[in-house]
Amino acid sequence: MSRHRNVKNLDIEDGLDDYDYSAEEEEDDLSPEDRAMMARGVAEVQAALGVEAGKVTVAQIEESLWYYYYDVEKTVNYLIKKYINPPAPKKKPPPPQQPNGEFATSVFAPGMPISPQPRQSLASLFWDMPWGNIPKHRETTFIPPHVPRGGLLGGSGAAPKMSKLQALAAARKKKAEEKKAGEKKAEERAAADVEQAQSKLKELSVNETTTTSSRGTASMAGAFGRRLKTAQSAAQGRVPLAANEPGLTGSSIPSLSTSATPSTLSLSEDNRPIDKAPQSSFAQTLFASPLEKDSSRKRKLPEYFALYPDLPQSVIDAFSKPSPDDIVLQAQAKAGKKNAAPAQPKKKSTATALSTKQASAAQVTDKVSELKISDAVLPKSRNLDVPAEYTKSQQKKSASFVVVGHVDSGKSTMMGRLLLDLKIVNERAVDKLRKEAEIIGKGSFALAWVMDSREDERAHGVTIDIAMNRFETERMSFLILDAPGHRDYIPNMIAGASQADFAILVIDAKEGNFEAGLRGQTYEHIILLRSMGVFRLIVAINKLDMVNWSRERFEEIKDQITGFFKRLGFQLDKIAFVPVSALKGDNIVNRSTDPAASWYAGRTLIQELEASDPKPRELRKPLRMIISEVYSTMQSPVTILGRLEQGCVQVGEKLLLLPANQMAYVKAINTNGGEPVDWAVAGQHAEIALDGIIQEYVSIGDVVCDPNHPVKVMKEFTMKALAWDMFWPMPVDVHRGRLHASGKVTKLVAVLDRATGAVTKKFPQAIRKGQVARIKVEVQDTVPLEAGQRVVLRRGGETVAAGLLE
Ligand SMILES: Nc1nc2c(ncn2[C@@H]2O[C@H](COP(=O)(O)OP(=O)(O)OP(=O)(O)O)[C@@H](O)[C@H]2O)c(=O)[nH]1
Repeated sequence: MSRHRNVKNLDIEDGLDDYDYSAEEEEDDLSPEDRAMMARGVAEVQAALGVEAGKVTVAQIEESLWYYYYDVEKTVNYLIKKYINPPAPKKKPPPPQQPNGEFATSVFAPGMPISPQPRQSLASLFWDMPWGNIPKHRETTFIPPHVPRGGLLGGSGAAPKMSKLQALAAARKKKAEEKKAGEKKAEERAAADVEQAQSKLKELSVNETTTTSSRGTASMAGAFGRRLKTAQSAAQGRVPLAANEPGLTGSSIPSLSTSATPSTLSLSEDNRPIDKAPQSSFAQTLFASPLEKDSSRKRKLPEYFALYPDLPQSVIDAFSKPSPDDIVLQAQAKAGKKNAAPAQPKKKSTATALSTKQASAAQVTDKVSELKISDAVLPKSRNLDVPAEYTKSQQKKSASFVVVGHVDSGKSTMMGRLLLDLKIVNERAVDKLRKEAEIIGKGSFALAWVMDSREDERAHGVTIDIAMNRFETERMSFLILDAPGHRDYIPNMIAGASQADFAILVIDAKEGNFEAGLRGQTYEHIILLRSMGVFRLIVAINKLDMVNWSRERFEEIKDQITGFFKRLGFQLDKIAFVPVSALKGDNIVNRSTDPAASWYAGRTLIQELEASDPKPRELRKPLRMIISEVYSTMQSPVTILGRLEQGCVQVGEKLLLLPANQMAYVKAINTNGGEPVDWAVAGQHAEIALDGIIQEYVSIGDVVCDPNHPVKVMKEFTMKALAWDMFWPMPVDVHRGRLHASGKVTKLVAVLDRATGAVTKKFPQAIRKGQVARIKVEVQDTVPLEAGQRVVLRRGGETVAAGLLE
């Protein structure tokens, strides 16, 4: 039962010399408090089961109570399902019969007699092969693997969930599309112009130099048609042309307006179309192996690929001679007609004419080689002094907070209520969720579903991943990071806490639930918050409606938790307690109107949030951002989302991504839920569309930094760790925000004095719970880490230690 062990006594300062290992092992037994809870729980469960209680043993009841953290209701439901009214076992289907009437048996069936059947055909020859004849009841059921969602974190098998930022980006896109529809009429007029222009294209003349018998010029001629098509498509709004593409700018683009006449549609040598196109990212992926790519912007590979590299000879030949139009024009010129083609150079002799032609062709070829359609145009960095811009902009104070607490304490419900009462979501939307929740018997989770949007979260009634949402008050703008309470998802809680300025700790005040929470994730979350450097806490003592707004209960919980905060070194003036009912909406945004709650005259939850200062922003330091999501957007197939831990970022800037050690450029930045901006600063969550990098190089947990001040990528580091449990050199999981890496504690350097940091014992054999130690940790793959960062070490789903990198 060690799974419930937590740091209960952090004052243990003794060395390990006199440490009794066997005593530590025996901690697995129940504490007197647990025993009392267990006895009470067993009695309650037996009472609830009534006459059916005889069908389950006390041991079964105890085991279930332990599993459900003394939740009697859940335990009773489980016992009924498991032992009292178990679902009828599925009938085994009879083994399939062979055509001759004998039953088929798998070759793996124990004691299977070898069939004496005569082998008539190939089918019958293989009839008893394990892959051909497995009885239905022995077939494996394929359960599709969990698919990470395209939303903020983690995954569901359902359609990718949109993050708030993505959703707003989608809304913007929709708006743009509507605008586009309004322009449809103008496009139709343009299309009519194009048709008119097309009908006159036959009258176009092609300069004689294009008739040179070379593959290059043939391609050029072919591209000419294509180029007009491109221009036409562009006029129809189908193919966007970059304004500064060489050969496509200004006068070089044949005008297709109503005023255009065929005679204006001639091309000068300088802007003749070419048979080349910029490398698409698809082409880059196909033709450039990741290793071939330089980390700088210089490409080792040719920048362009021929559109039609293998033109058949017939196509080349078709353009190797003067076109019929040219022949007519030349004849007209000879006849001295008015509309003759431009005068040709005088024929001196056949040889001279040929050499002139060749020279001309060579000239054209040279010019063509100079021409290129540039790569996707990157916005240039305006080299802004972003910190100064930020100060000038006088933006609203923004802060992010993580919502933590034991499973089912009401975290998501509270955030749903907050958004509803602030009118960020409307009553109708919540009613709709309520109806949907009622269908699966989870009507009470309607408000929680405002935050928990994943299918699996809704089906199980638990938060699995961090859910983000944004709201603003008159004074501040906030980002909610709703963390899961279940112990299995602690790494997601760590990720949430690493991005937060402060936290709301939700505690279930119901009798028994607070106590269960203490043994569960309430303590663990508090210690994790402390380890992650989150010191400002708002403790929301929830579900007070279930204890009739008992002031005594509120004070009892407050006292117990305060004692714990003191021991952990929290500053008590940074901690606030608010009695609330998330379900009813009491003291969240609106003050409770319940007469039983009149004893509380302090701040509501929203008032406490507004009274919370974000952590100081280090804007002048080099950029550091941890990627919490990677996805594709309209702006870039490699779009990242994360919180800027320090420094700033601006459009056009070059960034370094680690550990891939790849450069990328900032194509666009969105903050505040999808608003396009020129820059973002520390403390903000930004969505950055990248250019010059492929998605394979980018992962959740990677670090984005200033290439001039890169983060070190390391395999071994030293840290000062507070032991949550006894540990020694052993394998651990290293958590740093979103970054998870396998590693091991390689060396215990020293035990340190908790107050002064002085060495009290060198090279101990193990570090006891509550001790602070300097240790060395090695990770399997190199990870970007630097001094001062906070790291959590876990093993087997338990937090072992946490501390600071030295
Ligand atoms: N009576 C009452 N029930 C509440 C209150 N707040 C939440 N609940 C109920 O508690 C249950 C759990 O609520 P959730 O919001 O899902 O809890 P959670 O802490 O987000 O759960 P996880 O994220 O899975 O840890 C739901 O049935 C809620 O309706 C409250 O103030 N009063």
